[in-house]
Amino acid sequence: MSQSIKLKYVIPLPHRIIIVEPREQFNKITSYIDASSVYGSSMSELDALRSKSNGMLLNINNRLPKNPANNCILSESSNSYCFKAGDARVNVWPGLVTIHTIFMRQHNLIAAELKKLNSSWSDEELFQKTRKIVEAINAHINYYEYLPLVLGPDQMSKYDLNKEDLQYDSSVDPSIPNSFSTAAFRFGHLQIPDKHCGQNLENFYYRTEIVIQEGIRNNAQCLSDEVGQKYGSHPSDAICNHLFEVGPGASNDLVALNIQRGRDHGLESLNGFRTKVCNLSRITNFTDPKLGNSGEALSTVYAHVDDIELFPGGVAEPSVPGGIVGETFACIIGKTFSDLKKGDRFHYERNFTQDQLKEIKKITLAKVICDTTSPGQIQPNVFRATSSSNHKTYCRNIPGIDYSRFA
Ligand code: HEM
Repeated sequence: MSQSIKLKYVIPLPHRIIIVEPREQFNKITSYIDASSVYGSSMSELDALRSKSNGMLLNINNRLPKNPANNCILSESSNSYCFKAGDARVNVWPGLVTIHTIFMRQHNLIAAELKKLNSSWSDEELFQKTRKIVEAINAHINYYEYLPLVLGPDQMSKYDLNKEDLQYDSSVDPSIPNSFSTAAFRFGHLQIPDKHCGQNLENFYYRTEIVIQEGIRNNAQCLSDEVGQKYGSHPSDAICNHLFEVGPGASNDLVALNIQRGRDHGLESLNGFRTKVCNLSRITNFTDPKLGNSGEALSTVYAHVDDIELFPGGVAEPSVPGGIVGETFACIIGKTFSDLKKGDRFHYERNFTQDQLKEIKKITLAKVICDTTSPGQIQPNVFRATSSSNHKTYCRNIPGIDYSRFA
């Protein structure tokens, strides 16, 4: 599904008629918030991740299993390897390896708990029940911890995102709009910091051996202590000048890729989305405060405000109250997550008993990090917007799930 505008041209040629439509892109992964990053998006991916014993996922000493399709940068002397997870991007940088590992471990911890409570359950029963809980944990963190920080309270209510008792609506299309994946949800690129664990981020791309050397626990601590780049400031050097660098000057620029991908996928302009999709007013000139402080810079590259493209224009908009993104991205992201909730028959809030749901709703990302890295010690400080916000929580103070409710 795309929100790029569909036009159909019929071009008569002397001997034939060619119908030309704008290209549409396929999504290679499931659109649902279903932890496909843990389980993959196809049966064959899932098969390659399951241990087929006691409901567990494959692992090597609690690390992710080896990926035979090797796309990592590995030094010959090390015994490191490329990891396999539900999403092919797992090896891009240690943050992803860490989160993927944490969720694989979370699955295995829950499967072990359920096995203790139900020794007669088969591998299949244990696996499916565990998967359902992990999917719910994943969705709960997304909807109740992460999204409110991105969208702020007004947009959360505007799109029914904090309503727990929404009914399934079969008329809602839960697929991902092009505007979401190709522009709006890439807002996160502007939050990528220059450093990870005190070192330049570019030193880490595809270098899984660093994660193996430093350990998941250390990486998890770095991730939870780090503060993202302030949204609205210049994107970090690590993604503009050193992305996937293979030699001096031989690197990518993620912001340029985002803009180019928008053209490649035929996205409407910023004003097009504001007026035709989001019911927002049209930006009429480059001094409009809706372009934040970027109007002048945008006027040097665009002849007219209607030419401003969705990604560069969207990130220029000032943040919505209490959120991170501007109003156009808030509209696209809010609507997409709302559709994903309403249009998913298996959305977790409709698929557990009230008692079970109460248990799921205790979970936080901090708790998942605690249980899968170093119980009782680490101080997860996740989802901080600025260095001044202080939400330090000790693992021992975070309540856990009572799995007997699921047995
Ligand atoms: C170190 C961190 C990250 C790196 C190196 C990275 C890199 C990339 C790259 C290379 C692409 C493909 C660009 C293209 O060719 O069109 C991409 C796509 C994307 N990124 Fe990131 N990214 C990072 C973090 C993030 C974050 C934090 C978010 C959102 C919160 C995000 C959201 C997306 C989205 C939605 C896409 C499009 C996926 C698709 O539909 O194909 N990324 N990223």
